[in-house]
Amino acid sequence: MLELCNVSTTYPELTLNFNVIAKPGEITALIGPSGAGKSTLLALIGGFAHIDAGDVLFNGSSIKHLSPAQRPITTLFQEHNLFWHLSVYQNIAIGLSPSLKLSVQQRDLIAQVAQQVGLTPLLKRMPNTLSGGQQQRVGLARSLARRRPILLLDEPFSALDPALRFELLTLLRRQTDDLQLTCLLVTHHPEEAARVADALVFIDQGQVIEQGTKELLTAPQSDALSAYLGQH
Ligand SMILES: Nc1ncnc2c1ncn2[C@@H]1O[C@H](COP(=O)(O)OP(=O)(O)OP(=O)(O)O)[C@@H](O)[C@H]1O
Repeated sequence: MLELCNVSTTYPELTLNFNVIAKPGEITALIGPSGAGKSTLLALIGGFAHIDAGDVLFNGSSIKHLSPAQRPITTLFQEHNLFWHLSVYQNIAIGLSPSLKLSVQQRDLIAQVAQQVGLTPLLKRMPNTLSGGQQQRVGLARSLARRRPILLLDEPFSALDPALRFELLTLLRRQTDDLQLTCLLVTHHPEEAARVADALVFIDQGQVIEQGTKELLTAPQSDALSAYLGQH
């Protein structure tokens, strides 16, 4: 279980403070208006933003003094996930071994993950010959192959058309179940949360306003969430 206990940081325009729990085997969707602090929340967990106070616990142990690479975490962004001079296979492999020297087990793992995300026929291709959806598949494959228990996703599929978006989210859903991943998914699409998430965190102005099951989407408790969802 991942716990943010009173994690706070202060920027000139906003003070952010978070208490959040995310469970293994669950996708926790983070929603909220632009500038609310969703990406910063992921950065605080991943070690890319400074924590002024509070703690981040994974299975009861603090991870806040670990470097990003030491944390049990992998992050997938909307862009900048791929190395353009490396093949699809190498782009997945680099998540396991920066030198691209792989053990037999690692090669087997890459073949398995490539199969699961539908990349087997494309492993020799270069990223600039792939569609946007295929490129995001490669980013997802690399994240999954790292076998880190926490997966942070910052709107990774937002630029894709709806059918492809939901195909990749369904893939994510299956992997979350199979590998018991703890997933945090930032999304601007409440319908994505409704389809694939288990839990929901609504953030506004640097604070968690509501946290619970995705049923909050149909029964918001606060005026702020109702207004965000356009239900006023
Ligand atoms: N490194 C930084 N230095 C100063 N201010 C920052 C920094 N990072 C984020 N902020 C500020 O913190 C606030 C929250 O930003 P953040 O990107 O986390 O919001 P968000 O909810 O992810 O927004 P969006 O949905 O538009 O991506 C914004 O006011 C932003 O300007």
